[in-house]
Amino acid sequence: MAESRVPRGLYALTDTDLLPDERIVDAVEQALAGGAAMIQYRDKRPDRDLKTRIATELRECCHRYGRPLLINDDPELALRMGADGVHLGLEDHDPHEARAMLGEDAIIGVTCHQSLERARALAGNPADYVAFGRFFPSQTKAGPALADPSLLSECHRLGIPCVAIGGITLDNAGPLIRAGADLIAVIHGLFSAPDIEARARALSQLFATGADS
Ligand SMILES: Cc1ncc(COP(=O)(O)OP(=O)(O)O)c(N)n1
Ligand SMILES: Cc1nc(C(=O)O)sc1CCOP(=O)(O)O
Ligand SMILES: [Mg+2]
Repeated sequence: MAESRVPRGLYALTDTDLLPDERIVDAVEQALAGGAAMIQYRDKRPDRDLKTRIATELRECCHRYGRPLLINDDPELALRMGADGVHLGLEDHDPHEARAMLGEDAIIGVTCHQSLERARALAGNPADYVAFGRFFPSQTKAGPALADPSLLSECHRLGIPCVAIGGITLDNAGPLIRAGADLIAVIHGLFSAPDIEARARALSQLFATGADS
């Protein structure tokens, strides 16, 4: 596989219920200190100015650690505050349009749920990574867990980084990494921890140890 601008490891997604505005930057900094490879700012609220301010602070924090910050759903916000990319689901902006807006250097990730066909159609152009899920019931986003780890091994043949998401914890992440996940995207299993830095370190370590433990 050609060198990717998408790192391997823990992909930490923020959440407005778990992380109030006054805590979010500190919590993300703890995740980065523990080794998080990439951060996604996920905020469904409509307040544009507030989100621009928070996203700008997160970008500065991520860049101090040399890690990319992606914005969920909103390429305009990503463009406005100079994020490293966006994550787009099926109901979001067209990823080809996002590529045209953000340029070749941006990281564009797409949700594929259980669809290898969608992953094949978008891999490489315009998507830099494809995300499958949910693998387990999620406390953050309700819905059936329909994704099977075999998707991750199949995805490897596409030559593009693949992300696993949905209900991932320290206890259940190992088989997903062994099946081929390049990143595990985690909200509750990370940001509900009493010590976020230690949890990020333990989740990141799974990639180094081959997820045997
Ligand atoms: C890495 C990653 N994978 C999947 C999603 C989900 O995107 P989407 O289906 O658009 O749902 P929302 O997150 O917008 O509620 C994601 N955000 N990140
Ligand atoms: C944002 C999101 N997307 C999903 C999908 O299946 O596409 S699952 C999910 C929530 C992930 O949070 P947690 O780690 O707390 O389960
Ligand atoms: Mg979305």
